[in-house]
Formats: sequence, structure tokens, C-alpha cells
Amino acid sequence: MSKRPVVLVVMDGVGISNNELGNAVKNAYTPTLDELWKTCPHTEIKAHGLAVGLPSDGDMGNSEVGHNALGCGQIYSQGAKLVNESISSGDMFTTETWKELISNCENGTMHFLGLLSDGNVHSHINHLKSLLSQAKKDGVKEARLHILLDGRDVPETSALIYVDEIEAYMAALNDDQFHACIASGGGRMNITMDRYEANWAMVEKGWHTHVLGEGRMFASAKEAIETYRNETGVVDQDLPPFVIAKDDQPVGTIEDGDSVILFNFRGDRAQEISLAFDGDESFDKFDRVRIPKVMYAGMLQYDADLNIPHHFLTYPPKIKFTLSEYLVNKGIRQYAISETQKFGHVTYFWNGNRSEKFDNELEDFVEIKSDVVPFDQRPWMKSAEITDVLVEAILSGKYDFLRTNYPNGDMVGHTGDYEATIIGVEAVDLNLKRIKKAVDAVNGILIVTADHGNADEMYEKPKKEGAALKAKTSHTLNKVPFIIYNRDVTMDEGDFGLANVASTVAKLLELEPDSHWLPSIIK
Ligand SMILES: O=C(O)[C@@H](CO)OP(=O)(O)O
Ligand SMILES: [Mn+2]
Ligand SMILES: [Mn+2]
Repeated sequence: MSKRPVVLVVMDGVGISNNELGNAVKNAYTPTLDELWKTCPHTEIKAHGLAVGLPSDGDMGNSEVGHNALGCGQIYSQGAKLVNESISSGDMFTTETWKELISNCENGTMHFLGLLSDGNVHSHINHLKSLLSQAKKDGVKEARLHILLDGRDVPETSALIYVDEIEAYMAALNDDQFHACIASGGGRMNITMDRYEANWAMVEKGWHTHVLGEGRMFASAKEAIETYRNETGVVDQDLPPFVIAKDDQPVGTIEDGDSVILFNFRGDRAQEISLAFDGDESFDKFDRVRIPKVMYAGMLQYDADLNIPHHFLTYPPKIKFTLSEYLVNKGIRQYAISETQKFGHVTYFWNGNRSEKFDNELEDFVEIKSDVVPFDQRPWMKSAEITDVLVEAILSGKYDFLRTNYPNGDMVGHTGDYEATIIGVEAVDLNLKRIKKAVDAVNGILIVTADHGNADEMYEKPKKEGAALKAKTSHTLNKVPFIIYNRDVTMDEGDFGLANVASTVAKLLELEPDSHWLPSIIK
């Protein structure tokens, strides 16, 4: 009989790098992780670029593609790549949805809402440019941009680079037939892009800003960004909302007869605002005050089972043959737990962007409510609370396969606070010790891995030698650890990535891996 259960821990944002400087993984005190690394079969696996279905190896990994790959054992072309292809082939602009969006706003305005950067995690500025120029070609007369400033997938204070770039692009398009400009915006962690219902108030603020045109008014996005930076010192992702106005009138509220495109391709932070636009009278997450009759579409469909949103421009990858479905078919009892910020990562992303369970009897999902605070102030987050409940589940004997995600390396890493991130990584280590003890008690197997790097590089590479250090808030291109505890196995030779983990889990459960999956990491 195989050892049971298998417990898999994703240490979100914990990558491997040999650099000392600003490496909050290496410089954290992590006795448990160090011991596991020293005494157990382990390797480093790829978590970025082509290995997870991104357009190029220059693309850092992220939670969506990382958990998709972990949970399905295959490499699918991901949103970033699918949208590139659909735009460059022109397919996007022959879809019924695009045509309807265009004809719907014949006498109105086309609005583009989304994350303005080239981070390629949630969106890409090139996609927005293509949408703008095609809209003009297809006869749209008025276009308005509602921009979310990034600084989380790109350098911390880079917003003006992208604002200048898109304004120059619009200036070149604008003529007596067509007029496009920025109408509103704010930092992505301040408005609109909440996820997993952690904080609907963010979405409500976004609605007031983009749709109703309520909020502090400025003559330009640049003025808004510079003013807020001077007044508050906050970085891009946290910038407060702003409305662009002329003669005290917002230049681009969203009105009946308009069309709205959310140009983000990634789903977690796109769902709530989509529900607000698509929701009928029964929508009760906040008071929308005025509900404009618009045609709304997403760049992708963010949840195909739940049909969010109703209209979309690109089909999402149809992720099939997931590990969860396979295990359900074998009668394996599964358990997934994290705190709110990463709950959907171990459920929705893990299961191929499906929020629903495959089997209500065999699967249990547990969410520990995240705090709504800047995580540099609470770098331990809910790691102890997750562990309390997970340890009970391990000891209960009710489950054969359990998975969890500790968000700390990533969520604290994104704040750019090096010292706090070290504490975040140490909190994960402390909890690993407790998990390990529980696994020992039942003679199970523990897998420790990560979905991509983040905490492993907390400073931007200095442009010149001796230049002042600048906090780095984004993910990294580094590999991640893969460790197996309490099972004497031999790692196979090869260049492995996250998509090799599903087969490995199956093998540890003494099951034949699904033939669609990439091979196991162990012999
Ligand atoms: O916070 C997020 O949305 C992304 C970064 O854009 O991080 P992760 O992929 O780790 O969820
Ligand atoms: Mn992640
Ligand atoms: Mn992240």
C-alpha cells in the first residue's frame, strides 16, 4: 500500500537564486526548508516562459499559469499567447462579439478598461494599441481609456512610461473622425482589480471612478499620478483613483449605448468587475447607483463554467485532463486550502480555471479569510491559521491528497519591502515544520514546491554599478524548488517544469500517470 496522504505545499513566490543581494529566500532563517533540501530528494524546476505556456522565455511566471501547469500536467498556450495570436491573425476582429461591440456604440463611446503595462501577467499594452487602432478602422468615433496603474508586474514607479506611450499612440490616431483619451484610473491594488472577493470595496471604488466619473478630478493622468506621488508617496499599484475632467466635467463616464472592453486576459482579478457590469438587478455586492445599458466584453472568458463574462473576444485555453478530475475518477479524496488571496489559486487555477468542484463528495475546499491590510504590515499573513486547519485535515485520515498555498513569499514580495518579505518566508518555514510533523504522524509524503519566484529578488538590477537600490515588486524568472519528503525516490535526469508535477503526484499515490501529462520527475 502506498504511503498516504500526499501533501503538496506551494510556497507562492519562493524561487531559487544564488544572488545574495535582496534575496529574501536565501537570507531568511529557514531551518526546515534547509534541512529538507539537504536530506531529501530534490531538484529545481522551471516555472516561467515556454515551460508554462507563455509567449517567450522572457516572460516571468505567475500564479495563474503556474497553478494551471501544476494542476493539469500539461503546457497549454496561455491567455497572453492566445490573445497575441488572435490579434495578429486578425481573428479577433472577425468575431461576432467584436462586430457587436462596434455596432453597439455607433452613436456612443467605446471604453477600454484594464491594466496599463507590458507585464504580460494580466494584460499587455500592445493588445490595447491593437484594439484602439482597429476600433478606429471599424468606424468608432469616441474611445475612452480607464487605466489601472501597475507597478507590480513592472517596476514599482513606471506608470508614466506607459501613460506617455499610450497617449502618444492615441495622439497619432486622433483626427477629425476619431478621438481617444484617458478618462479615469487608479492603482491596481487600490481600485477595480480585487480577487476572490477579498475586498469588494475596491471594485465599488472602481465603479464610481470609471462608470460614474466620481472622484478627485485632474486635467491629465500625468497630473494625477504626479500629484498623488507628491502628496502620499505611494507607489503605482496603490495610487488613489482619479477622474479626468474638462471644465469640471468628467471626459468619459460610461453611459447607455456605450461598449466596454476589459482588456485584461487573466481571470482572477477580472471577475468581480465583470460581474458588476454583467449583473442584473439581483447583483448585491455593492450599490452601483446607475447601471448603464452597455455591451460589455472581456478579452477572455474568465470562468467558462460560470459564464463570466457573457461576452468575450478570445476563447480561454480549454484545460482538460486535470489531476483533480483524474483523481476524482480514481476515488481519491482531495483537500485544498489557502487564505482568500490565494484560495482560487489552489482551486480555480489548479483545476484549469474552473471554480466548481469535479465531485462534491470527494473534494473539500477551505478558505481562511485574508486580512485586508498592506501585507508588509502582517508578513505572516494567515499562515498559522491555514496550518491549524490543514494539520487537522492531515491527521483526520479523510484525505489521500491535500494541497495548500502559502502566499507570503509572493504577497509580501509584491510590496517591495525586503525585511518584511524575509519575515514572510520565515513564517512559511515555521509552518512547514508543523506540516512535516503532521505528515510524520501519519507516515505520509510531503512535496514542497513553488509556482514562480518573487521573494528571491527584492531589488531591481541596478542600471549602473553603485546606483541606489530600487525595490523590485514583480515576479522573477528563477526556477523553484521541488522536494519530496519521507519517500525514498530517485529524481530522473531532465529539464523539468511545473507541468511535470502532476505525473509525479500520481506516481507517489502509486497510480499510473495520465498519458496526456508530461513525465514524472521521479523514476
Ligand atoms: O497579484 C497578482 O495579480 C499577480 C501579479 O500580477 O501575482 P500572482 O500571479 O502571484 O497572483
Ligand atoms: Mn503566485
Ligand atoms: Mn504574485
